[in-house]
Amino acid sequence: MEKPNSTTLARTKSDQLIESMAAALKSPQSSDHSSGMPDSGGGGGGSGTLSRKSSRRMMVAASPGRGGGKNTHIRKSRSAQISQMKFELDDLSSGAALSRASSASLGFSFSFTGFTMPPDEIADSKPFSDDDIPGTKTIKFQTEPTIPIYLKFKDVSYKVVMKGMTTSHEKDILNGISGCVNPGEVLALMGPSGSGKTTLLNLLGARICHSTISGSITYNDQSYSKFLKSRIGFVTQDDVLFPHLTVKETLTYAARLRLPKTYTKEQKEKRALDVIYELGLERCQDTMIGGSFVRGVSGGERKRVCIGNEIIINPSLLFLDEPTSGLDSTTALRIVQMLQDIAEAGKTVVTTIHQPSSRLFHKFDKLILLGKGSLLYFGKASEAMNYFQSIGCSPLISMNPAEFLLDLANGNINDVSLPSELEDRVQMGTVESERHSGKPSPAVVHEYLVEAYESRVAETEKKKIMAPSPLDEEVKSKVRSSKREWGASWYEQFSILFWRGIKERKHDYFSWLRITQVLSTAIILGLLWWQSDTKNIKDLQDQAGLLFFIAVFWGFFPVFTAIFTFPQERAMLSKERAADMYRLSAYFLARTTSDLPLDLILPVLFLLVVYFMASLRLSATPFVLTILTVFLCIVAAQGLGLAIGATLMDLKRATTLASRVPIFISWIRYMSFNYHTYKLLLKVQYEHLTPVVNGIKIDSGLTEVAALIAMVFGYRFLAYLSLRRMKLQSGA
Ligand SMILES: Nc1ncnc2c1ncn2[C@@H]1O[C@H](COP(=O)(O)OP(=O)(O)OP(=O)(O)O)[C@@H](O)[C@H]1O
Repeated sequence: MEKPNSTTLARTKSDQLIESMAAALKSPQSSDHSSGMPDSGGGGGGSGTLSRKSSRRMMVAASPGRGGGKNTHIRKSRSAQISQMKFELDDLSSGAALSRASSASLGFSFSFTGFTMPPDEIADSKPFSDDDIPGTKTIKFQTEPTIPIYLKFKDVSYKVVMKGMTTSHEKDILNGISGCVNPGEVLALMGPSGSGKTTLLNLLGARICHSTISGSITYNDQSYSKFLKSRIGFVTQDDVLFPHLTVKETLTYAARLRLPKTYTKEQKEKRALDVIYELGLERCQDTMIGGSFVRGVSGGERKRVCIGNEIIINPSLLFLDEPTSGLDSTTALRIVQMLQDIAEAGKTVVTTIHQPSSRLFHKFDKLILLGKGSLLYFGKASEAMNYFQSIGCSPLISMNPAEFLLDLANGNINDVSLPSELEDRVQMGTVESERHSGKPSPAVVHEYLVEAYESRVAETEKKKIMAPSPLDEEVKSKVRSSKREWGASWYEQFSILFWRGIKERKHDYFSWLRITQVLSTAIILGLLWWQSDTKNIKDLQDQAGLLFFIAVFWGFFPVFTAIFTFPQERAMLSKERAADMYRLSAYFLARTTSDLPLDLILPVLFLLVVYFMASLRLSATPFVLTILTVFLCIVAAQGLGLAIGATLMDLKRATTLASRVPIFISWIRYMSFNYHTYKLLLKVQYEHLTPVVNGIKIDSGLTEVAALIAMVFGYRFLAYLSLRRMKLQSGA
């Protein structure tokens, strides 16, 4: 890239980290590496004067008032480098980095102390409260050394196949995007809506694995491995949270599942409290998250919970998709400030951002500007304006830089000077221009910007990206490892997911709608068969009709609910599995068993009403056997619903199919649980009266029980296989 005055450029934070480490430790290996760092792409080589942030940090470290006098306080840059060189995975819990850093703007002072604030103190301190005035509060972040990650991507392209009714064609989403971001830096992805920011973020975070992706994406010069799953935090654009859990429950479950096994349960819970404090969520910690049907925390608080869910693991690499959208400018500023702090603790941060204010814009270290899936700029955010000026595009009026860049990326050149090259082409009539204004059309402007970047900057940047990361082989080989590290044992995962499931869904099960539906059906049946008897064959046949209805009702009802189980949790499952929070088998078993206790309460209520109103066989054994038969039917029916849901994994298709399930099941009646349940109910009620009812022979019942048990496990196994298939398809 052409950079005016390149020798005096402020260096990137990662360079400062490396150099300060080299100075602190006087490590020849470290200084060798730092000198090999690329400039804007891979970091700034050369020995320019210390940047504002770096010098300020040194002042902070030296200031006794800010802890500089304590031996235990190590500067963050030093801790980041120590972790880089001597990273020990098992030390995560013990190596609290004590460091201090000062923010570059707003006069914020941030303290990285690694200690945990007692819960009673938490209530009194509100560092992130919506009522706070920026610049007046101290935010504390708990941070330990993590493996530093240099993220590089070169010529990344991505296409999707668009299938029409008869034909299909390929659509280019991203075209040859290159860039890099180092530990200690925040990279912002900017561009108009639909320019490919989210797609690029998903590719970088390995959330999309597809054969139509080309180019290379490396982490410490290594390709993606399973090891990274638990080192990456990914905040999605849509808030994927359970609506009925409180803020505290959400973060506690995340901590218990995601933090390494070296943490005790109490330490994990404490960590959740720390994050609540750090994000200023203490006032709403006992409020439900909420969703479409339940009122919960505010949008900004929800976003902070999503961020908390990810920073709780102290990730090396943090991706965020529009973390500030929908938030007021002060809250947005605080969130970006927080990202800067996270980066300053040696983490690598990549975020998409829609239209940042100029205050926000200046907080980013690097910037990628996308337009229609192509790269219009990659480099230091502070140099973006200079670059566009150098290619002849500068604002004619004073403007927020982000607004100017987005206008350009959209091809809107009102209030922007026209490059002479483009003006000549318009005058010569070689390019399309807008009839009324005589200015080049947006498509022409876009083409010009892409060409300018390609011809003037791209190659130089790519060379810088290709330079090896300044890390020793030991650290690099960690990333190569395909060993997964679970935060909890299989049993713990199962137990946490089981209780989380119960907490989340108890509201659904005890909804008045469901209870009324079941009880009103029971009462109507009870009235229709009021005190029925079995004195003659006609009465017996009539009562058998009630048993048939019970078998069908409890055969269909659970299918309808179970069919939505997995499609409803698809987003959560993908997100949590991509972060290696738990094994699929633990989730599957917890999810399918946590519904059971609640599922079995309603049929007991139902049978209590119907059984005695209709006066079925009145003694303890038949009553208990009837309940057990209905239970078996329900569990088998749920299995079918789960299998269908897991196969579709799509709410819309599941809804369509749910409306057709009754027809489908009635076709295979003789193979289905309804028929077997009916036969078992006949056996329980009439075995002592007659060997044949309504043409059905009442035999031992063992075949029916065996068939139902086979269905319970068979359908569930099918559901599990379908979920695994989904996991493979998404690449999670
Ligand atoms: N799987 C897909 N199938 C079809 N089109 C897709 C697919 N994924 C992305 N696209 C298209 O690619 C383009 C870029 O999408 P992307 O979501 O990355 O944009 P964005 O810059 O993040 O937009 P926004 O700021 O509105 O979120 C859009 O036009 C989108 O419709």
